[in-house]
Amino acid sequence: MSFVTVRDVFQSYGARPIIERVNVSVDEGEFISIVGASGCGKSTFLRLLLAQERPTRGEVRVADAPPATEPGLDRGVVFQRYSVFPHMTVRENVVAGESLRRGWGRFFGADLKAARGRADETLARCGLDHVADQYPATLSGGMQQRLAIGQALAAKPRILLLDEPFGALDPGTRLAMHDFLLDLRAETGMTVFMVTHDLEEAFKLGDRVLVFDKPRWDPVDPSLNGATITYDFDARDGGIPFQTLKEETHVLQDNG
Ligand SMILES: Nc1ncnc2c1ncn2[C@@H]1O[C@H](COP(=O)(O)OP(=O)(O)OP(=O)(O)O)[C@@H](O)[C@H]1O
Repeated sequence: MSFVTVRDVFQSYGARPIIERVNVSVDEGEFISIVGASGCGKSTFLRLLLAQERPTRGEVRVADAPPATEPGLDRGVVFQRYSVFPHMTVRENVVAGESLRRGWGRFFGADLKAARGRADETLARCGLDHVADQYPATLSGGMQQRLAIGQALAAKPRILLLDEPFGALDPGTRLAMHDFLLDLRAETGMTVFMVTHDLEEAFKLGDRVLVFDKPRWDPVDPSLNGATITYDFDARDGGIPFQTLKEETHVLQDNG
C-alpha cells in the first residue's frame, strides 16, 4: 500500500496557481528526487508534504492519515542553508533537534542524559562524534550540512525532506554527502523526498525522479497556469536514460 499519497492537489497563492492536479503515490522507503525549473513549485510541494501549508484543493495522506500538523513528528526537513543553531555545540544541536520535533521543550536530568546518549549515536552515524563539543562555526560546510541532517534525524522521522541540501557545497564534499545519504537511507529505510537542480544527482540518488513543469503555457501570461508532475522516471538500477544510451553507443563503437 502506498505510504505517501498525493491526490489531485492544487495550490494557489491569491489568484495565482502554483501547482495543479498533482497526483503521486510513494511507497515507504522510496527515494524520490524532484527536479524542475526555478519557481515551478518544488518547495511548495515539500511544504504541502510537511503540512506547513494546506492545499487549495486535493489531499495529502501519510500512512493513510492526513499528515500531522505538528512540525516534524514524522518528518524531518533539511534546507540548503545550514539550519543549525550557532550558539549550541554540535551535540546540543542534535539534542535540540529531538526536543523541538517532539514538542517536549527542553530535556532535564535523566532525560537529558539519555537524549545526549542518543545524540552521540546519531553523531557517530553522521561521522561527527569527534566534534561533538565544538560549535558549528568551527566545522566545514559539509560537516555543518551533515549536522543539519543529523538534527533532522534526531527524532527518527519516517520521512526526510531535503530542499537542495547540497547546493551550497563544493563538488568533492557533495560526492561524500551522496555516499553518506545513501548509507543512511539503507540503514534506516526512511522515505526521502529531495529537491535538486542537479539532474545527475537526482538520478544517482533517487529511485524515482519526478519532473515538475507547466503542461500548458500562456504566451501572454506565463503565470496563468500551474506546474504539475510531467514525468515520473524509474531511476533504479542506475537508470540514467542518457547514460545507458551513451554506454550502448560505446559498445557499438568498440565493436565497429
Ligand atoms: N507564501 C507564498 N506566497 C506567495 N507566493 C509564494 C509563496 N511561496 C512561494 N510563492 C511563489 O510560488 C512560486 C513557487 O515557489 P517555490 O519556492 O515552490 O518554487 P521552486 O520550484 O522551489 O523554486 P526554486 O527552484 O527557485 O527554489 C514562486 O513564484 C514563489 O514566488
